[in-house]
Amino acid sequence: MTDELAIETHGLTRHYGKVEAVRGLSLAVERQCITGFLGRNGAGKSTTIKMLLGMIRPTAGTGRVLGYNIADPAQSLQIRRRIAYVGEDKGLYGYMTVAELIRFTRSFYPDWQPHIEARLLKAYQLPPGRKVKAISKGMRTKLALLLALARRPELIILDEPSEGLDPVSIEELLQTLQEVRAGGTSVFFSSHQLSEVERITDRVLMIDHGQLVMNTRLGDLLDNYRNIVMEFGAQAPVPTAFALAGVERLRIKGRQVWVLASSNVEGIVAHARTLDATVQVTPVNLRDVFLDLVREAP
Ligand SMILES: Nc1ncnc2c1ncn2[C@@H]1O[C@H](COP(=O)(O)OP(=O)(O)OP(=O)(O)O)[C@@H](O)[C@H]1O
Repeated sequence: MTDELAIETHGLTRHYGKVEAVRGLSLAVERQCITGFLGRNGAGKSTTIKMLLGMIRPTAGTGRVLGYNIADPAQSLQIRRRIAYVGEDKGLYGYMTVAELIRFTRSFYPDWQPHIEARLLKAYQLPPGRKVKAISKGMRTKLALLLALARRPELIILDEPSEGLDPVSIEELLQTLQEVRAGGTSVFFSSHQLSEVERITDRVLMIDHGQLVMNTRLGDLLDNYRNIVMEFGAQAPVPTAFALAGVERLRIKGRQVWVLASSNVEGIVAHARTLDATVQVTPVNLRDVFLDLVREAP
């Protein structure tokens, strides 16, 4: 393993009784990139994040965050010191005012970024004098994001950061994530908002039923993934006829065959033509690929 990577896991697994929440997940998340972590409800995203943070122990497998071993309590403490995390439970001191909590948090971090604090305080319209316990849920999320982003951590992990935010605040968040990435922070965030992910991520990881189903640079996905629809004169050939490199998903219905290809598009098309099919190739977006990879076959 190497600490060149922000996050690295090998065979990471977590069971809750009989539920296999995460199954043999091997990830490599580069530094100074924005990585989107996608999957359906219950796919295992939060469980993975909690294991990375040392909040729960893996049933099997290993992992490192910024080079620190997630299973070692002392190293896990270092992880929590060096990264920022915003999850479902914001863990904010309710009895402090917004301004007090910002001052308090700032005192722990020498690399605090006053310009990010000032910008987000204004953009998020946080009321400095109000007690944290008296601000709305969306505002608590914004405050937690401000505290995380202004610290300028080496890595920031966000579990559905835009959930509950209004559209203006989401814009601010996306802009700030790009800004902190430019400043050298690695960003790893789970989201259901594919349009947001498509706008800012460098790399996309997708999991389904606890297993990795895609790990690619977004640019490569848009450049290389294609839908290939083949139409045959009679009943389409059997699935084994399409066991070719680059075929990620295959569906056959009557005379039609539909393929999601990650590479080797020319080879797949040439093969289809040798079988006398008419072929149509179309580009895909992140939404198409997500639906194709995680939706149960009809
Ligand atoms: N504490 C727990 N006890 C038992 N089962 C759990 C627990 N936490 C999660 N699970 C189960 O593990 C699986 C993965 O859940 P997880 O919360 O990691 O998914 P997720 O991808 O974050 O989902 P969502 O998008 O809905 O937040 C689900 O089947 C869930 O019901």
